[in-house]
Amino acid sequence: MLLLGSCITLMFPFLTQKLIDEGVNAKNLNLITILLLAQTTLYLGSIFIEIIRNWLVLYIGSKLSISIISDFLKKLLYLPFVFFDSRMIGDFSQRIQDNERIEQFLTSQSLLTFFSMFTFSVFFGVLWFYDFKILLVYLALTSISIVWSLYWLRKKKILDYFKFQEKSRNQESIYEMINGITEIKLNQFEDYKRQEWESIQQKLFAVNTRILKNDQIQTSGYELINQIKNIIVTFLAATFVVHGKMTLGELLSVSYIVGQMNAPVNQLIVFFRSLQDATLSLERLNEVQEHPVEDEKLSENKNIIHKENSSELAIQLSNVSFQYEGPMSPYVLEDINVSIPRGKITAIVGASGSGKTTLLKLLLKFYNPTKGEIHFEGKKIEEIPAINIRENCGVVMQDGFIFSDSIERNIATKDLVIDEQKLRVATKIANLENFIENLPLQYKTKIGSSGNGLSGGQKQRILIARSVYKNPHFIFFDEATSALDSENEKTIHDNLQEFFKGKTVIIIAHRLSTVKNADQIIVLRNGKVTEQGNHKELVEKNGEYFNLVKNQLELGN
Ligand SMILES: Nc1ncnc2c1ncn2[C@@H]1O[C@H](COP(=O)(O)OP(=O)(O)OP(=O)(O)O)[C@@H](O)[C@H]1O
Repeated sequence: MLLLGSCITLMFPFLTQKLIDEGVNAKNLNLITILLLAQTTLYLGSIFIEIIRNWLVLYIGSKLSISIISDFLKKLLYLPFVFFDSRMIGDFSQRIQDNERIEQFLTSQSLLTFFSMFTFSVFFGVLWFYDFKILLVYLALTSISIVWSLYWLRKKKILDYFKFQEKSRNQESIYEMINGITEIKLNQFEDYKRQEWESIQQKLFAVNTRILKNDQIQTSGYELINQIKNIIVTFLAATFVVHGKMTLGELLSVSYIVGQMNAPVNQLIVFFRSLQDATLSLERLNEVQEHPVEDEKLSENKNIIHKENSSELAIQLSNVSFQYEGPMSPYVLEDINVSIPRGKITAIVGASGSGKTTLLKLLLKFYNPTKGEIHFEGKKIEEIPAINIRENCGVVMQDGFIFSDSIERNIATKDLVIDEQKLRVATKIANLENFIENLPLQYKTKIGSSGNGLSGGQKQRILIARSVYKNPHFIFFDEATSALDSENEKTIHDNLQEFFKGKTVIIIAHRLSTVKNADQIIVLRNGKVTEQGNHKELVEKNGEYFNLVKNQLELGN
């Protein structure tokens, strides 16, 4: 197809030459008609080939682009939490858009350049056939124009980096405005946030101005050299005609060829620009691609729970300390020694910021302890792949996420075929039955992203139903019922007691009703365990727990 296309293009200059030299000069109207008809046919042929070529580019391009972005997402979704902690949403979406530059380069640009280079070499041969001197002049000036363009392209590199930063900030700013709309409106933050966005736009404009200046110098210089080249080539060819070394038809043909050869050279410059953009984007993407995925060296072990010979202890933390941001940051947890008994309920209490959620995150392998060891079912946590821990845990986090999907999909998540029986049990335990029955499409009702359109309590109940549906051995609840009214909380609490039987449960809660029946209560203060025991023992101790209960947990309830 490619060859055919180029052969057709190749025939045009010969036809033009014949038309002038043997048709017009020899006053042969028949030949002129035949030649023009031939030209029309060739023209139609080349249109057809162009259509096929575009389809081909689209097809290969789409295939490649899906594969690149899918690979990127696959990698991204397997990266550890630490990677996400330090990055803004805007940065991620900008990186994904970056992906498009690579895709564009690999598909349209490289394919188009390949086609263009083929056309170029064909015309190169044809021009050689006509006149070697003209070819040499053409090549010399073309090389100068390419070197000129490359010089300015290199200067654009650093500007591209600045542009990426500002574009990320721009995305982040928009994302924050939409996500934080409630707080913005409630606290009259509108003008400040808009002005902040405008100031980002000003910086973006400044970078764009510098890029435009750079581009204009490059293109103007390139065009100038190009025009000089055209003039010199025409002058040379005209001189040859005057001296009788070339016919008028050949002159027209040479002009046509030179015109046709300019397009591939332009394409080559676009190719270099696109190559540079793609390389820069690739460097940014490599930060994602080269980051080690979670537990790269561990082989999966689905059965971390050995029911037959399992010991009494499900989880053991020995001298565990943790810092979020390296050696200079404060210890969020310090020297924690805690045993979590199998099949029992452990409650963690403590003031806000005392490290309760962090402790749970360490157990879920979001982070590795800075010091000390955690044993899961007698095995060091470092030796168990995070995925195997998490698939054995039903977790409700404080900031649990509701997906923009149906209620049943939000509860059953990864199960492709939803188990109706399990779904009903989960919604019953989470006291969601009445709510779902009153919805127009019941389980199939769509809920908005992040649970828009749901009350805080409804969101929490869906999150609870999600972990009940999963029915794992470990249950970790972080303030899972904090938004529920007392009636709902009591019903769910009672339902859960049955569900908790035989499971190892860790509950973080502020409400006494949730905590007091736990088999073991751990009191945290400033990242340290200050007390440990059951409700009765700790109240009798009259210490930290007693005070917490008195001040926060509604003693005597
Ligand atoms: N990603 C993070 N990076 C740095 N510091 C963090 C991070 N997450 C939490 N912290 C800090 O760790 C400390 C403990 O936080 P954590 O969320 O574990 O407390 P908590 O006891 O669960 O509090 P609450 O009851 O308010 O949820 C806090 O001082 C908090 O600022």
